[in-house]
Amino acid sequence: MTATRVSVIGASGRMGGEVCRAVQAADGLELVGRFDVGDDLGDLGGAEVVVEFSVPDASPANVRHCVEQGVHVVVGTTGWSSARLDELRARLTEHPEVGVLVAPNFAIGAVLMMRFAQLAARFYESVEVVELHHPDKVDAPSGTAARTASLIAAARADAGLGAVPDATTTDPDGARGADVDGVRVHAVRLRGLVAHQEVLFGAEGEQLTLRHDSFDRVSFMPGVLAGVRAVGGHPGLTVGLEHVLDLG
Ligand SMILES: NC(=O)C1=CN([C@@H]2O[C@H](COP(=O)(O)OP(=O)(O)OC[C@H]3O[C@@H](n4cnc5c(N)ncnc54)[C@H](OP(=O)(O)O)[C@@H]3O)[C@@H](O)[C@H]2O)C=CC1
Ligand SMILES: O=C(O)C1=N[C@H](C(=O)O)C[C@H](O)C1
Repeated sequence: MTATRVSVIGASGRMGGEVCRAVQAADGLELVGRFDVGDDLGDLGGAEVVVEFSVPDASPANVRHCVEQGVHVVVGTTGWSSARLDELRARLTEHPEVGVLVAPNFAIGAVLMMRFAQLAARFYESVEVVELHHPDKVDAPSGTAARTASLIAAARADAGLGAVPDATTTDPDGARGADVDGVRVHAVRLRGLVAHQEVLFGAEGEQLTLRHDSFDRVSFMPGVLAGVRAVGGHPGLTVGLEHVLDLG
């Protein structure tokens, strides 16, 4: 059986470097290209699948280039707003054979945490999300936290829950965090951390805390490799690793 040819965009970065090592060590995959800022993406090194971990402002153009080359893409970069996703979905209709998987988090535990949060959401009056990351991260809140909050908000709406209770009327410095679809999200940046998140659910007399920790970027690799192996079989746009893991 011939190996699947894989290229990495953002290959000099923290995640891109880890992905290059994981692809080189994986059965049935061959690393054929490493691209970073300023490189001509050209024919993407002859790749069949590209893994894209760059920066939010660059990711849409990189993905567009891959799609126009007819190459499947696994995207881990954050910043994929619904407007950006809609534009990508529309572009993919012109390339119906191409699959793009966009996932805010490739750690299996983080995907499960999001699913558990969705399940728990309807039972609790209060909920807040706290994401904690290394201080070199450029975006806040994290893509994972934003998606978690949106999923919780949708589950609350489906269950007919109203607004989360909060008597705050004075908060000039944003101490209550970001408001993502009505769910408060707090971002911590601390040297020594990698990627962590807590979802706090509260009801009268009880609290449920869901927590996930990525202590090392190797935690993202099984999910990335699963995405690389699956994306060609999922034409069009897929958002979230849960669909590849059969949790969708
Ligand atoms: N989905 C997931 O599971 C995960 C997602 N992420 C996300 O992945 C992204 C990358 O994170 P991380 O690896 O830590 O970041 P890094 O800053 O370490 O890596 C990003 C790399 O992309 C390069 N880059 C900048 N612009 C371009 C461009 N136009 N084309 C190609 N490459 C470019 C950067 O170069 P330079 O430094 O010279 O600018 C850098 O080498 C972030 O959005 C992060 O949130 C991170 C971990 C897990
Ligand atoms: O920048 C990071 O490090 C991470 N980014 C992703 C996010 O914003 O959710 C995934 C993970 O949290 C690590």
